[in-house]
Amino acid sequence: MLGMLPHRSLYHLAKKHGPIMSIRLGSVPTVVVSSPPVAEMFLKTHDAVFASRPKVQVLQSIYNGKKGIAFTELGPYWRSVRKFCNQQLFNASKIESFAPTRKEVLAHFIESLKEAAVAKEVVNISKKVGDLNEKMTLKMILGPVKKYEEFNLKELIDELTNLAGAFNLADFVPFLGAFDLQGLKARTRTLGEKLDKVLETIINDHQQQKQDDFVGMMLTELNKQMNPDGDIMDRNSIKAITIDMIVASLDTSAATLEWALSELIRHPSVMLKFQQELESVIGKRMVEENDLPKLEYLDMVVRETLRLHPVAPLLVPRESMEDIVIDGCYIPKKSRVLVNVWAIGRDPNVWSNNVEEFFPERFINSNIELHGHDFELIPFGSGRRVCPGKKLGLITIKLILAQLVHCFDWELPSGMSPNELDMTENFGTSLPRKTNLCAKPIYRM
Ligand code: HEM
Repeated sequence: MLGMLPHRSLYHLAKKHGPIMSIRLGSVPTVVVSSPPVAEMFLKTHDAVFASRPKVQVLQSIYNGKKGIAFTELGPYWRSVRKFCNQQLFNASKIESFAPTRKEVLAHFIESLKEAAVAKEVVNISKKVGDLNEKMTLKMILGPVKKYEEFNLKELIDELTNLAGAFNLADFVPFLGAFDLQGLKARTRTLGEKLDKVLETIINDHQQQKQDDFVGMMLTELNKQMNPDGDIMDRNSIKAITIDMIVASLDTSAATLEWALSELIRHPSVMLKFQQELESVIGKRMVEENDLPKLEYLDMVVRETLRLHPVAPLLVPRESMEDIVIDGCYIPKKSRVLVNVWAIGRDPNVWSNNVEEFFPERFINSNIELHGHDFELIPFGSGRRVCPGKKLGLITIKLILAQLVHCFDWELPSGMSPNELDMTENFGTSLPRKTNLCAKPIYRM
């Protein structure tokens, strides 16, 4: 009913029915939120009521009773895991400690693009940037990634995101679960076994040789009690948190990067202005992470990209924990809540009439930031469940984007003009481009 691009269908419905809509998906009452003030009511004023997550059948059987962070219901276990992740994994010094790794991986990447430039090759940017982001992120989560190549971890994660992104009838009409009409159960079982095997290997390796990546940090807490409720950080928790981190980090940053570069290629004057900023702030050397705070136009380009192309267009679904009335609308306990940030980014009351235009200058003298406090722009969500990887994600995106634009001009293949570039979206667990972005790099340093 909602089609292949539900965020767009819901956006059109909200224009007709308003910023709080109540719909029924199967037997699940669902509320769709589509304006900044209403989002603030759900994610700030009544955040405690809406900060849980619904159960997703596929993930439940993959995790087999294990609990991670992203899809876990609100409660003492989630609170303890979230606190641990914020303090130990996402703190500024931990993120900073992986800067040399990011620099090294990026330098190799730029060298490979230089070779492509010499050979005048067209490069599949979507794929290349996805691989680069994967290398950077997995090194931080798992350590020596090469060692795990034989397990095809990326393929397994892709299968997981396909399964989790599929519209599973059993999530909306629970009694149909027993019939497995879509054949998801069998695929889920096989995938669960494969993932378990690779995670066992990773944990065993880390137990034999201490490492300071995410898995290593979690293992320092192995079998310790996390809270007075008796929750333990056991082997299964470590596996589930590791999977959540990988799923949450890979496609999100990669999709943001391909959209940003697509928009820059489609808007040569923005590209030029960005390159001029890089030349005047950095000059003829590589971009370093400590340059990023000085690059104001880059910051506007990233905010504008995430306004038009939020990679989680309906956030991650929330579930209400009690009956509540908001703005005259009765919302029963266990309703599903979808916040349409894609629609919010196109609200003409906030963004004026040129909402569809890629125009980073709209952020000059604007105090609308990405922190999750300005409800006009919440691609990382807000409140208790706000994305804990926001800082890491933004560093990765800005560093890669700045380097790609500083070192190269980009030409579309076969004489295609910028306005012919296909910008169709592909809705799943994230919102990447439907077709890969391909272009020819021309070295300019
Ligand atoms: C462009 C990059 C990213 C975007 C746009 C993004 C967006 C989001 C969004 C919208 C949510 C749900 C927020 C809500 O319900 O209010 C979320 C949750 C989450 N993100 Fe991100 N994310 C990004 C990168 C990352 C990275 C790099 C990591 C980790 C390495 C990460 C880890 C997580 C986790 C663990 C959660 C679940 C939090 C919870 O439920 O408590 N994300 N993210």
